[in-house]
Amino acid sequence: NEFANTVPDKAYAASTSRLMKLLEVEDELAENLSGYVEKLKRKLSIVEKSLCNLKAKHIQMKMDYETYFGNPLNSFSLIYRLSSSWKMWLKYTSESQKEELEHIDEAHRMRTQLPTSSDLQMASRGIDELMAYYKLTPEELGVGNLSGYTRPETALSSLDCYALGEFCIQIRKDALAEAWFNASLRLFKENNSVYNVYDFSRTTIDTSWGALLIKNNQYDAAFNHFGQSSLSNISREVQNQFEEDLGAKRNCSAKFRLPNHLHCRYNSSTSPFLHIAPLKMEEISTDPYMVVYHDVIYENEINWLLDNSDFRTSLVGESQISTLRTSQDMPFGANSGEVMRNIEKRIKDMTGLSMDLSEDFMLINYGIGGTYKMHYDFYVYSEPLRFLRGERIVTVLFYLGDVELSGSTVFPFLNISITPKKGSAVMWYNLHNSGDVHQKTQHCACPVVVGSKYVLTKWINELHQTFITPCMKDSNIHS
Ligand SMILES: O=C(O)CCC(=O)C(=O)O
Ligand SMILES: [Fe+2]
Repeated sequence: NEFANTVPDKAYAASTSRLMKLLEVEDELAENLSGYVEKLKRKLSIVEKSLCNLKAKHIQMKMDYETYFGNPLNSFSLIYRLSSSWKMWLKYTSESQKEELEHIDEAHRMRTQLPTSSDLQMASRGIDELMAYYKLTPEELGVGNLSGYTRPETALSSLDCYALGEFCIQIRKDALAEAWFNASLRLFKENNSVYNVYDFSRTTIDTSWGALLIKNNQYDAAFNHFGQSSLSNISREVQNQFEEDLGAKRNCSAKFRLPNHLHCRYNSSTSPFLHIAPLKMEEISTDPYMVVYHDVIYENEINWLLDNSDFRTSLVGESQISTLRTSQDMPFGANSGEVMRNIEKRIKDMTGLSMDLSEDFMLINYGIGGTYKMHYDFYVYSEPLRFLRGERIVTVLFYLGDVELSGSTVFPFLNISITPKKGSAVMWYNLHNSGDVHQKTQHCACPVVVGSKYVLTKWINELHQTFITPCMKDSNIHS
């Protein structure tokens, strides 16, 4: 492999006698660190004492400040404190800092004696050889068990196991890498407080592990490692693979069966109007809640929308053509005519939600090969609209026509694929009841193979729903 010919700088891992040298180096480092600790401790006790003094004076002062300042010695003391002693105090802090920094500088100087990354490669390779020869597993090594010779005090740490996992990825032993990450995660759960000073957390392990699973096309397993942290921690390259493979390639041609415990019925309850004109409704998921309505937008409405449209290419910012969406769109306000008002009223009936503060309708038209790649409908956290209107709680997506081939809307984490059917609409919740974003709502519009696809979307925002939506305590549950 690519490391086989690299000669480690210090060759610390090459023999045990070289390792003795390293022990001396670590001794020196420890001594330096304990000097640093002593200085910090002394400083801490001085700072604490001064603060205590200051607070005591203030209590005395506030109890009866007239009497206090009636005494000229007290007045003098206050003036002196703030004019002269405060300056001395500042001088002390910066001088003591200089002394502390000497220890840090010394630690930096000692870096030349430390093992380098090629030493680490060599040591990792040593462990790997050992495992191969004696059939040892990460679980065994993790607890300090070398072929039955067990020394708990030599158990590896979570960070050690993680590093060995990363090494295994480099030497293309993916299954072994997973076993190391597994051991790392278990050890991390047992004892994570020691990692506060390092840039190492559960997310570090999950990110590497998840990226490895994506590389091996194990998308569902990978998803377990991302959860709330989304995919933003992994490299763009791996994210692209994930999105393309999972969304466009795998799921756009997959035929999902709808779960059979769900059912079709007439919705006559979300609003009083539905008692006399119920809507045909097909439940397709309960978590997140998702239903398809049939015959819910009418021929004349569809014609009006298409007659009044003036499509623009979807842009990012001012001028950049989006690569996320290859479509054209046009916004429609609810006040742009009777048709829009009627549709909005119907959405109120379908969802039971308030349309105050919701964004405009968006009419979208895809051409051949037109897609909307994997995305969430909820905002990115910094989105200013989120503060204005609240998060996008519900999406309603009307299909204004059939598409001859493909062009379905796919939710890979729910195994749901919806084929556009003229007059139908799909509605789903983007948030958990707690208000947290629901990661399983990630979806895409598959490329249109033959035909053209028209959809009308309405994103309903959270802010004015306070007295409408149920308030349930399920935060931290992200199934
Ligand atoms: O066109 C589709 O099938 C999906 C559209 C969509 O996801 C969106 O507009 O947010
Ligand atoms: Fe969407």
